[in-house]
Amino acid sequence: MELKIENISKDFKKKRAVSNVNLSLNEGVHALLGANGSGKTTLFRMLCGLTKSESGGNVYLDEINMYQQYNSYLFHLGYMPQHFGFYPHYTVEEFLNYMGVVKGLKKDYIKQRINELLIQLNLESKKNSKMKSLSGGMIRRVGIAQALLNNPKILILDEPTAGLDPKERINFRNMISSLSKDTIILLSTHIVSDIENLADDILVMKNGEIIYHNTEDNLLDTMKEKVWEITVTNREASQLLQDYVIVKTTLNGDYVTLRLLSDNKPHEHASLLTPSLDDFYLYHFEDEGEEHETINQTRI
Ligand SMILES: Nc1ncnc2c1ncn2[C@@H]1O[C@H](COP(=O)(O)OP(=O)(O)OP(=O)(O)O)[C@@H](O)[C@H]1O
Repeated sequence: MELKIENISKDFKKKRAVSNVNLSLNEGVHALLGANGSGKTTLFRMLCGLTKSESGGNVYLDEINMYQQYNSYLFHLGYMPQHFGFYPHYTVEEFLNYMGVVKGLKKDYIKQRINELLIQLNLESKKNSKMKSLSGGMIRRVGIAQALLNNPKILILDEPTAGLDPKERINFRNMISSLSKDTIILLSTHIVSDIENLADDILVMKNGEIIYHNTEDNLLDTMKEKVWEITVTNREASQLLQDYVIVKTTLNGDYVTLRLLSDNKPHEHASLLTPSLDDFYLYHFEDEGEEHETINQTRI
């Protein structure tokens, strides 16, 4: 299977939200990383036919042209929007049933599929709970379930891990891994660690453009000899904080251990560390770091 995206773009007034995107994606997990406003949601909406491309262009699932054979394309698509609407008074089962009907699925199939998905997403005990009574993480899981109702060939998940607790994150990883063998999965996230060792390839979006598309190992290779650790006094640390991108600080009494990014050895006692995706992200998006969840937690 191939999802082929040919030269699609979207402008909002003077703002270019998606710029000439060309991609070819096969079965597997494709993670889309980017700061707030980089164009991820707009690109996903375009791949769902909800936002039109202004540069012409095309989207194909194998031989199906999304623009010309939209219903056939939709038949193979599962989408979880970043903020999905639901009727608060519906129970989880009623909501999923409603979504199945909207997708044009058969009654018996919907029933069987809902039961499978409630087990898979650990929502069985919430089957008869009203949507309005669910936590943010549970609502996310219902959102993933509705996207999977039609057993899609393309699964698009916009920020699927937002609001999930650590256990739910592990379940999510396992579920995505098991689906990835025969599904083209595109997911966006701000939480870089959620895609580590999960995504087959990583797409990095900045100002509407895909600026990197590569495997995690190849992206990390570009960070070799750029990630350093050093333990210094508080006073020296203050200076280094001004001069370098700091990924993490750990206090040890009168000393501070810094994980920092630099093209050159920043200090005679600095030693090299193995790069992580967080390092890669910060190196390229340092100016947009305030919007990056993991970094906010570790920076001082
Ligand atoms: N309906 C709209 N009208 C005007 N501008 C829009 C609209 N939707 C998106 N934009 C703009 O397009 C750009 C890309 O937005 P988009 O929501 O696609 O980014 P994003 O990467 O998904 O961000 P986030 O991570 O915050 O969801 C932003 O500058 C945004 O303000």
